[in-house]
Parts: sequence; C-alpha cells; structure tokens
Amino acid sequence: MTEAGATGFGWRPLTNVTPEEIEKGRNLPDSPPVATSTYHLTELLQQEIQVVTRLRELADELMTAQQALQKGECFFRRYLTSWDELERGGARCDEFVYHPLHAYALTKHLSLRWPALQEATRRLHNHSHHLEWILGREASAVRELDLLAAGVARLHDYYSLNLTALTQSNLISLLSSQPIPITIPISVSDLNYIGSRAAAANIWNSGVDFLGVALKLSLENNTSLQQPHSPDTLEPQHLATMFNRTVQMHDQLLERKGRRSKHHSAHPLPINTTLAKKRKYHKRVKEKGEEAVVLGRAGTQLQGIEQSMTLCRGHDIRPVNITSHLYCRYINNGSPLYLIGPLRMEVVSLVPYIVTLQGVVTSREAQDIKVTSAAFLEASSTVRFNGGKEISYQRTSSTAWLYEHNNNYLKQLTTRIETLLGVSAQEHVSAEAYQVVNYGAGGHYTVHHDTLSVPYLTHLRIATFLVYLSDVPQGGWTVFPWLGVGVAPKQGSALVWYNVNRAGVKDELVYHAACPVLFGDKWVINKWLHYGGQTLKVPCLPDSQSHIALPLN
Ligand SMILES: O=C(O)CCC(=O)C(=O)O
Ligand SMILES: [Fe+2]
Repeated sequence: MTEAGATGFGWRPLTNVTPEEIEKGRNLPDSPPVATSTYHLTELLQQEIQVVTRLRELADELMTAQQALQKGECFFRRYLTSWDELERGGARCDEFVYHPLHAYALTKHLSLRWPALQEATRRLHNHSHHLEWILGREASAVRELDLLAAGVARLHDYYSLNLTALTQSNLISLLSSQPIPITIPISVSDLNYIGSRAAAANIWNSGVDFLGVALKLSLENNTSLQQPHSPDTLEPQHLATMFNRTVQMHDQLLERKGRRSKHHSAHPLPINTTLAKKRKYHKRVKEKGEEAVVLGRAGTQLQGIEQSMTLCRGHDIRPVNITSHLYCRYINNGSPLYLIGPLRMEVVSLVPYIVTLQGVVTSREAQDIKVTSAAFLEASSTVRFNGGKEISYQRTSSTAWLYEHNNNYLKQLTTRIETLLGVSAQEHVSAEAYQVVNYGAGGHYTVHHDTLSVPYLTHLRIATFLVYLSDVPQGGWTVFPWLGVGVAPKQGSALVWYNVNRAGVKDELVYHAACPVLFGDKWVINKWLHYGGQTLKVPCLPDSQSHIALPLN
C-alpha cells in the first residue's frame, strides 16, 4: 500500500504554504504531461490539427516553388538576368543614367522586375515563418508514449481486454461486452511495443499476453514490421526471441515474488508448462479459490490489491447482511441553502461512515473549475516517507492546486462543504487548497491512505471531501478494499469519508484506490480537511475509538 496522499510540496501541509509559493511552484514543464491527463491529450490533438494545416500549406507552397524553378521562372534569376543586361550596357558607369533610354531601362528593371522579386521573397519569408513555427514545436517525449503503453497494459491487467477483439479493432473488456470500436487499427508493432513497455513497467502478465499476440499475428502474416520509432525492421524471429525472454522473466518473477505486489503483476501460473506442474502453484490456485474475502479489517497487501481489483470490475463482495443496512435519504442539515433542494445522500458504508452526496456541484461549475485548473495541471506525484516527491506508476494522473481566489465557484463549494459536514473548511486555517485531478488513459491511483505522516496533529487530514467533476463511461471507480465499497464517478456527486477516528488515529479501513480509467475523461476535486481548526466542531475524545459520523447521519 502506498503511504501517500499527495501534495506538490513535500510533507509541508498546504495550509502552511502561501499562495505566492504555490504560484511559484507552478512552473509548467517544457512539454505537458500528455500521458497522464485527457486534458493535455485533447490539447495536443487540437495543436496537431493546426500543425497539419500549416504543413499542408507549406508542402503546397514548396511544390509551387519547385514547379516555378523547374519552369525556369525563378524570379531571382530573372531579376539578376535583367541586371546583367544593364551591367553589360555600362550601368556601372556614372554617366549611364544621363542617357534617356538607359534611364528608361534602369527604371523598367526596377518597376517591372522588383515587385515580382518582392513577391518571390515574401513567399520565401512565409516559408521561413512556417519553418520557424514548426521548429519551435516541442514533440511529446517518448516517455509519454511509454506511459500510455503501460496504461493500456494496466487496463488489460485490471479488466482483461479481449486481445483478439483488439486486433480486430474492438475494445472489449470484463466491464462491458458491448464493443467500443477502435477506428485506427492496431498493428503487430503496436502490440509488440505495448508488450515490451508492459514488461518494463513490471506488468509481466500483460507483457506476455501482448507479445504473444504480436508473435502469433506476425507468424500468420509472416511480414516484417517497422517499430514505431526505430528504423529497425522487426522480424518474426526477433519477436519470438523477445516473447521467450519475457516468458522466462515472467516465470522467474512469479517464482520469486509471487503473483502480485504493489510493484508487479504476473499470471497465477507459470507459462512454462513444466514449471506450471509444480505442486506449489496448484496449491496456491486452490487456496485462492477458497480464500475468504477480508472485510471490516485490514488484510495483507496482496488481498488489498486483489479485492480492489475485484471492486474495480464492479463486483459486489459484501454479504447481504451488510448491504441490507445501507440506506439513502434527503438531507438539508438545517441549512436554508438546502431547504428548498435537499441533497440525496447515500450511505455506502456504515462503519466507518462513508457517504455520497448527489448534486454538490452543477455541471456548469464543474466545467468552470476544470477550465481554471487546466493551465496548472502537472504530472501527479506521491509523497515519499522522507517527504520528497515521487512520480511513479502507482499514481498516473495530472494534478493542479487551486485556491479560492483562482475560481469564483470554490468559495461557494467551501461553504457547501462546511454546511454539509458541519466542519470548518477554510483554506490556510483548517483545510488544504483544492486539488483537481485529471486522469488519462489507464490513469489510476493504487491502494493508499490519504493521511500523510505529519509532525503535528493539527495538520492531520481528518476527512476527504472528493467531488467528481465528470462521469466516466467505463472504469475509474473509487474503491475501498477492506470495506468492499466501490463508487462509480458521477458528475457533481461528492464522496465523503473520515480518515481518522475521534482520537485522531488513522482509520486502517479507509485505504482506497482510484481504478484505471478504461474509457472516458475522469476529473475529481479533493478537499482535505485538517484536524487543526475543528476543535469545536469535532471534539477530540482521546480514548475513543469511535468513528466520526456527525452531522451527516
Ligand atoms: O480519483 C479517485 O477516485 C480517488 C482519488 C484519491 O484517492 C486521491 O486523490 O487521493
Ligand atoms: Fe486518496
């Protein structure tokens, strides 16, 4: 489990960081993180549309220029030829222009030839203008492509993509049997690329699967393939070597480290049939089949990952005696704000108390907040134990920190949070700035806890108020493995939980994860409420292990 919950500023809570420091920290990287946010990927697409328009113009102009040269109509040459004539007639002599016909010839040279030359030069200048513009463009780093390939591999790991359907231009997964058409066919070299990046990202099961399909197809087609950014030709023989090497590494890793950890994943059985016969694997698979679901207490890391994956696939793992006690109702918390239009509250877990609240933010507000945050989005990081920032495969998304002065709706959102929770949510005093998160293809956040290791109790993140700023058609759920809770993002809805109990002790049951986004655009906004500033609202009962639930229930 990652001990994370991220800030862009080491361990220092954002209540202690000034807006100026935040602004200073907002140095945009040279090329935006396109792999970790749909926003930047969309921007890249818009830019690309502009680029190709210019490139088309340039190509047309170059063609015209070339044709002009070929026809011997080069304006430069004509001009110089015209000058040569004058020179031969003695134009370098001082008295040349005393002769009326020489004066006529010189003037003709200028008035008739110069505009044509100017026109030709202007065209050239246009080329250089285009060229300068093209040269100024920063291409996305190959790292971005690698991150996206790893994202696709992760999607296969979580949602078992049907790779045969994929090669036939259809995206089908465990989430839906309804195929999502792919309008650009996947080549064998793409499959090979994704497979090798999967292995590099330690998603060995996906690596084996993608490379296996690449090899199978290449043998069927028996064609040589071009790799995406290497002039090397990829022969089926080469693919076979890569596949075999990956299988070997997969089996070794499975043998040494087991099926899954937060750093790797593998198939349940070795690919090598001799190895697969080993008793320990069959024992393991059998045990797994009988393995009970762990609920209401924290289990092992492996159980946490596997349960969160099950929840990500939309399966309910809770028995009826738990789910039958859940309920929903309309609340207004006695506030005039919600008397006319109370909010629908759904209790998704009773102990600890976790609720969703519908319609906390309107679609217009959500849109406005997304637009504001877009300029500040940076690749997300997690916080190391030593307080340093770390960009890793465990959290692939882009984040932006927003203060209330950055967007007109945020002050209102703070008031709503205070009304609904009965706590103080004032930035600098009792809460952090808002954190907007945008996920890209396959973007996710592995199982983690939102409390950070902070030196002062006042900075403890006692509660998380997360609002979904978009619907997500497939994937992207928020799941709590030890509670068996899975929540599908719904634009405008909030998901609220307390990270600590009344004594301020971290609640081990609210470890949670953001499932990979299979299809769509996922945006959330987080507000982390701090212990400091809540003394009157949430009294500390040092000996109490009870969960905080007031005043929502
Ligand atoms: O995006 C989500 O569903 C959860 C995000 C989260 O847990 C976090 O940002 O700490
Ligand atoms: Fe979180």
